[in-house]
Amino acid sequence: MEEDDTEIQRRVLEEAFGESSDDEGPARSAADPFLSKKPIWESVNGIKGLWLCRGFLSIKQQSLLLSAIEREGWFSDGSHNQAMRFGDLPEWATELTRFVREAVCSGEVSFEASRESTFEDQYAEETCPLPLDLLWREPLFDQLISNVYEPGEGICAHVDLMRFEDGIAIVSLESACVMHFIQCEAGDGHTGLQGEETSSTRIPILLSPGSLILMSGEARYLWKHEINRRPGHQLWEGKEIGQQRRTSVTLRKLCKSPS
Ligand SMILES: O=C(O)CCC(=O)C(=O)O
Ligand SMILES: [Fe+2]
Repeated sequence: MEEDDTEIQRRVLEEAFGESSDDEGPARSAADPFLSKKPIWESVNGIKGLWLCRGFLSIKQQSLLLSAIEREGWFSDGSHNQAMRFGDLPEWATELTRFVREAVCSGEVSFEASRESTFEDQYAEETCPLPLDLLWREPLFDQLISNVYEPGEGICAHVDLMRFEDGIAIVSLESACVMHFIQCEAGDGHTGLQGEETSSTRIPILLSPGSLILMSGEARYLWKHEINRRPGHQLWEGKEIGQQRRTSVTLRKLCKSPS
């Protein structure tokens, strides 16, 4: 008997991220992605379009993803700490993309405790971690960057280049870190505002291993993001987070060229 599509998809997911696991973590079972626990999406107070899914990948899925990255050999000689792919992504990245879409579709939204969820909220566009026109574009992502950071290394405050469309995903692996979101100020070239006074609000987000953040709209265009892993800067709840190696996978979509 021929395998049906569901069976083939199940096997591909299993190969990419492992079978339904008995390990901890709220991530969905790869073997039966639609019947397992729901991913929880947290909105970030004050930053429209920024969503965090802490338990996106289970521990087992994280280690399978790290092995897939390692098998690419991008970082094996130690001389590179960043790899980029455009167009046809490796199969594991295509599966990761599918996981992102699935997590958005099947996830549950949780607003910060300090924010009362109103009746209007239930129907507002902001209740979806990714606007539907972005969620259903094809492909969802066609560019990936994997970054490897040794202790002390991070990334300067930036807004991702305008050559990338709206809707950016970052998956974190290995060491946890704090990413700061810094509101763009008038005149720094990112807001399009001129001469208006804006305060440079900084909001820290803890990126734990296996977490996923999605940035769209204001979070993508009107806030910079930064990881400063120099001593004294990785503070969370008053304590400094011990830094080890951190790996991340950023997924984006290139804008169509004008031609
Ligand atoms: O490594 C990360 O978590 C962030 C990477 C990033 O912001 C970028 O490559 O533009
Ligand atoms: Fe970035």
